[in-house]
Amino acid sequence: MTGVIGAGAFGTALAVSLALGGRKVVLWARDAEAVARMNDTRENPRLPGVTLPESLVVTDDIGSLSGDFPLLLAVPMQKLRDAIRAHAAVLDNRPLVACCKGIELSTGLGPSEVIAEELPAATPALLTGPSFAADIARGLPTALTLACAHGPCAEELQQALSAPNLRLYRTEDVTGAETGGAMKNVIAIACGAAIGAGYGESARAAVMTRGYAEMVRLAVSRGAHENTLAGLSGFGDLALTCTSEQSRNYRFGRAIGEGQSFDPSVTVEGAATAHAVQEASRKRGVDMPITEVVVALIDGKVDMETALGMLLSRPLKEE
Ligand SMILES: NC(=O)c1ccc[n+]([C@@H]2O[C@H](COP(=O)([O-])OP(=O)(O)OC[C@H]3O[C@@H](n4cnc5c(N)ncnc54)[C@H](O)[C@@H]3O)[C@@H](O)[C@H]2O)c1
Ligand SMILES: O=P(O)(O)OC[C@H](O)CO
Repeated sequence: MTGVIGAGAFGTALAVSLALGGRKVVLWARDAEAVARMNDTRENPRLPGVTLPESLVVTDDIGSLSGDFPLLLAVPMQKLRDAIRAHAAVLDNRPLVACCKGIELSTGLGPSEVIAEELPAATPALLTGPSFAADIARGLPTALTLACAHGPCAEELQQALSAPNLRLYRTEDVTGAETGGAMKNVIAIACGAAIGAGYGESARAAVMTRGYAEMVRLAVSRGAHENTLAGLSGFGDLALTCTSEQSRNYRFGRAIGEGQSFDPSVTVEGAATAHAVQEASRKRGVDMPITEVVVALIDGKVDMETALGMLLSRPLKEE
């Protein structure tokens, strides 16, 4: 059995995919009315056009997740700690797989570190990599990274969370996987801004590549293996998020580049994470010029022309 906490787009897509693959899945949401609607219509408005399989149990009863089976935590990064605290009794002492991508603004910690801090007896893991909820829920083929520092548990989770359309690779480098997932959103905002401002595809490729260099520098400074960033959780997700109109982070950046507003109710993980990364990188002395520019743009401190100048006027250096 698998439990999913958070019935947003991603939690629901994973629940659908695992249920269609023949697993017993319970999807928990905090909003009783939303749960009643989903049970009535067998649809989730966050995943339009996707029918929830009859075998998928949707509930607001947290007690139904009691046990020692793995739980997927599919809430936004900045809400992860609240969600863990609210249900600590049910979540403790079992595998907890964070599905969020980001760095906590108040602490500079990644998802597995937040889990470890709140529930030292739990086994933290991470499910990350290039994947749009809508693609997963439609049964399209997707490859993801399952990261867990505890080898045998990583293998068990890899088996338990694979599905016919979900191919999972595993790694014990949780820090690398979570830094890649967090940073790709920041760089996607920069790429969206470049395209929105009309700077062109060559500029986007430059931002992606130099953004990848920032991602690697930050990850290594946090203790990750450089190679991990070349995998699905780093390069793979960067490639998807920086080039697809489906990405909320990319579209948020594009709106900045176009001088347009963006719906504040949409989950844009890279916005808070850019601020968290800026603070962490300054403390560690890691040079992250694209992240600095993204923060300045989000905060309205610079316009696009100034932002471009900040990057192009840097001293010339070896690649
Ligand atoms: N949508 C995607 O394509 C996708 C793909 C991969 C990873 N992710 C990651 O998954 C995470 C969630 O994104 P999403 O797309 O599902 O967002 P979403 O905005 O669709 O849904 C977030 C859900 O979390 C719930 N939630 C918020 N705070 C909560 C709390 N304290 N307790 C319980 N539930 C709470 C909300 O009610 C909502 O249902 C993000 O970190 C995102 O980066 C999303
Ligand atoms: O829509 P985004 O930008 O949150 O991206 C979704 C996934 O993280 C892509 O892998």
